[in-house]
Amino acid sequence: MSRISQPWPPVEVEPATVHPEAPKQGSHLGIHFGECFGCGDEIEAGLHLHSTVGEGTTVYSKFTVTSAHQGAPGLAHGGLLACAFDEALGSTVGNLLRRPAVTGKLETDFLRPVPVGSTLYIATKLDGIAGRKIYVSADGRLDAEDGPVAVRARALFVRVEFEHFSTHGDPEALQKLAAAHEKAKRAREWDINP
Ligand SMILES: CCCCC/C=C\C/C=C\C/C=C\C/C=C\CCCC(=O)SCCNC(=O)CCNC(=O)[C@H](O)C(C)(C)COP(=O)(O)OP(=O)(O)OC[C@H]1O[C@@H](n2cnc3c(N)ncnc32)[C@H](O)[C@@H]1OP(=O)(O)O
Repeated sequence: MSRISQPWPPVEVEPATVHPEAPKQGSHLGIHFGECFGCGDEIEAGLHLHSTVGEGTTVYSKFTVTSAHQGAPGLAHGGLLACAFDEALGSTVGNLLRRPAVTGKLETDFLRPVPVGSTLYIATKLDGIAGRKIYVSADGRLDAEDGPVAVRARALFVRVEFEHFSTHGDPEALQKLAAAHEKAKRAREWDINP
């Protein structure tokens, strides 16, 4: 059985266009929410994934597997690896397109075991857009940007309105988050234009 069973993207797409206000190539992408398991700094056992904008529609992320991420002794849990890709792919979509979107479908191929202590280098790119559907994929390489590919992922994100989060999530936490982002934005503008 072939590992890749479907053509990708599975439908006709338009090329993804990076939002004019998206962070530029070389920018480090901040934490979008301190309690996010993928990137947050308030979750000790979290993945603490860090991302940087690459060329075109590419984002580079990395995270180091700790003993909190084990499935088999000494090896990363596959679900945790899928989480890392959800984060890397979602961060690419959110930051480059600057429109809210959620994961509709996430597919992973686990090609090599990922030991505790190793660092996964994830290169993500936007593959195209069809209406509200955003197709995005990534390769995760072991211990170096040009290391062997250990995990591959492909995902469909679906664009949503902000109400998706206030209706289904925690509106109070959302307001706090929006206020913190606004404060950080004002501080950045002050730095740039004193
Ligand atoms: C100033 C602006 C700033 C904007 C933001 C800027 C910056 C943000 C920055 C950074 C963000 C950073 C990081 C994000 C990091 C991590 C991300 C983690 C993401 C997640 O972890 S998020 C949690 C898991 N996620 C969910 O919790 C979703 C639950 N789910 C739903 O909420 C609904 O299910 C929904 C909304 C997906 C769709 O529902 P819906 O009713 O709105 O739309 P509908 O069903 O019509 O789907 C529309 C079209 O997508 C197709 N479609 C849908 N699902 C499909 C599937 N599975 N397979 C194949 N096709 C599918 C349909 O077939 C149709 O296609 P078509 O249009 O061709 O008919």
